[in-house]
Amino acid sequence: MAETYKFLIINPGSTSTKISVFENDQEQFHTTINHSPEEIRKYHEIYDQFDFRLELILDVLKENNIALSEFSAVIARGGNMRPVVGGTYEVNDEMLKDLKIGVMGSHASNLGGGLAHAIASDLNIKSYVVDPVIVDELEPLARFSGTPLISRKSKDHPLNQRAVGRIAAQQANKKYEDMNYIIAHLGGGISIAAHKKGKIVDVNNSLNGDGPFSPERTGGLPFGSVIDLCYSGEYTKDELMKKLVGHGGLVAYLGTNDGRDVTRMIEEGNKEAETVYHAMAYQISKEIGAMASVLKGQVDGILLTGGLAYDKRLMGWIEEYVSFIAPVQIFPGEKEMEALALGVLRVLNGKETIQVYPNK
Ligand SMILES: Nc1ncnc2c1ncn2[C@@H]1O[C@H](COP(=O)(O)OP(=O)(O)OP(=O)(O)O)[C@@H](O)[C@H]1O
Ligand SMILES: CCCC(=O)O
Repeated sequence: MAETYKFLIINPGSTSTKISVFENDQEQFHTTINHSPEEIRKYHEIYDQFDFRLELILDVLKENNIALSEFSAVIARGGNMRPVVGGTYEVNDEMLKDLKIGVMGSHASNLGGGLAHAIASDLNIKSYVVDPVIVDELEPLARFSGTPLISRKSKDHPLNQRAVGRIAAQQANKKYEDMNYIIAHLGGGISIAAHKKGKIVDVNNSLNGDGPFSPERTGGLPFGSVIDLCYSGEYTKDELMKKLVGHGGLVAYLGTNDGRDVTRMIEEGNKEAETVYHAMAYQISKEIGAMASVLKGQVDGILLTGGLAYDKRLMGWIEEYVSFIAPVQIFPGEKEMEALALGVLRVLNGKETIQVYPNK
């Protein structure tokens, strides 16, 4: 009989900490703790939030009578460590060091590996991350930016994108590794990737100014105007960064990062809200079109996922623009907690090889 594993799963986001308990692939407990901007603003660096988040996780387990001793492993969303191929990684010292300094930038997910390791090492069990945000499987041509000073980087939502790719393939009685998909994660940040036979061969960098605008970010901008803003003397580097990532996109145009607010505005007759939302659908569709070229038109499906995929109006606009390319399927929300459990389960059941985060 197959062994039963119990996993503690931690997903630190910029505005929340999600916690789940899984027995094999079955979720037994889930909670999302939301963090207000005031609460988060107290901490200057991401890692300054470490003790605060650790305490919250331990308190939640205690309040719900979940004994730490029951766990077989602790699993977390992986952050901005050095670029790696996709898969399941055991947390090691080198990874911890890189996540702590944020070698590839700052993001709440950088806390995941450290939190999982802190809890697991006290229990003498292993800790893992799966498909971290920094998974880099770009093909050589996708790395060109147009200047040797800048190489295009892969920072996106591989965990949820792959989870959805696997579900779509399973529904078609196929293997994800045999399919060509364009997968769009439509959340606070938006990433749109070409998945070619199981590899993410091209994707917009959703964190640092590439691709469509999103609820909180500007996406790609004309560089001449950006340089003018940088030298205008009106903004510090931090202020400008916040304007582009965090306070860009829907926040800048409409004052909200919530798709549900935008829908309300449109239903109340706000024409500007409708135009801005449509413009976001237009930019998302253009990026999907670009990824269809990357796959040379050999596209088995276009998969739309993330929180915004709940929005029927937005999905309708995108479908109008892109359904000529391939069938569109919608997977609202995210499957990240399940994807973390399944990633480790595949390794423990011998279906996939564990990846090792290398020393520098
Ligand atoms: N029912 C809905 N209708 C419209 N928009 C929605 C709905 N539910 C969630 N959203 C929107 O989805 C977005 C958040 O999506 P999601 O939860 O996938 O992102 P996140 O986890 O906050 O960020 P990221 O995915 O970039 O890490 C927000 O703009 C939110 O308002
Ligand atoms: C770091 C990439 C994920 C995001 O866009 O938030």
